[in-house]
Amino acid sequence: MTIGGHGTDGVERRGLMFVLSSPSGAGKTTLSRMLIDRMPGLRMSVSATTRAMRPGEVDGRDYSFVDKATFGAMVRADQLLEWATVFDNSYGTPRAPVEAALSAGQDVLFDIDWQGTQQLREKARADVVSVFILPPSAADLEKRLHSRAQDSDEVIRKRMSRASHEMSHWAEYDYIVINHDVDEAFAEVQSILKAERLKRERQTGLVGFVRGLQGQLQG
Ligand SMILES: Nc1ncnc2c1ncn2[C@@H]1O[C@H](COP(=O)(O)OP(=O)(O)OP(=O)(O)O)[C@@H](O)[C@H]1O
Ligand SMILES: Nc1nc2c(ncn2[C@@H]2O[C@H](COP(=O)(O)O)[C@@H](O)[C@H]2O)c(=O)[nH]1
Repeated sequence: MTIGGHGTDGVERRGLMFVLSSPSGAGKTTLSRMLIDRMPGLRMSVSATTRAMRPGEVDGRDYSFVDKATFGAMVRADQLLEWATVFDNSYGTPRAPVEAALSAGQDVLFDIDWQGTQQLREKARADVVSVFILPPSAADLEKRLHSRAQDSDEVIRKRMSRASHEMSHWAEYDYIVINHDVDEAFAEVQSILKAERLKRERQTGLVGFVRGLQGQLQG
């Protein structure tokens, strides 16, 4: 995996891969949009999927909507960084845009499930920061899936029945955020990203920066 560096306050830094996972409806998409709007230097990874487009979704913005044959060809050509079957559909992360963004010094945000997170971690452990979003209660989760008003009752039933299994992977994540209030959850996720950007080992330009400071002190 190609990881580029870039300056934050003049100091070179390794880009990071910021992953949000949760049971369906807990709020990943909502929090991802807020992060992209409010955090400079962060780019969304747009997944490819064989799932049908929901009302309001835009091809190329929310997902690249592809048929099963195209998805299979992408897997065989090794164009996906990770991929998984979720709720009977295939989902995967196109490799090239992620590598290009990291090389250009951007951080990349992923809204992917636990299977994809495991695969990213195997490929780039040191550069992956993972956050699992929990709903405050099962009733809230169901209410949110209904209030989104984009899936049939049958799809919602299936997603609720998978929620417990999805949640069983919570302990594989670096951070856990309970999404009671969306603004509070956003503030927590934002704090995680800000702190992770400041990790010493990610600030590859620190040696030079500190030497420069020392030079100024001696001069
Ligand atoms: N804290 C919150 N309180 C109330 N409603 C919320 C909260 N966070 C998100 N929602 C709403 O819940 C619904 C589901 O949220 P969202 O689509 O972000 O979930 P998701 O985790 O991305 O789901 P999926 O995995 O199915 O894509 C949306 O209608 C969203 O506006
Ligand atoms: N492993 C991957 N999981 C992905 C990817 N893109 C989305 N997802 C996850 O799928 C479910 C369902 O999403 P929905 O949009 O149909 O509600 C959700 O958990 C997503 O996080 C991906 O590229 N890889």
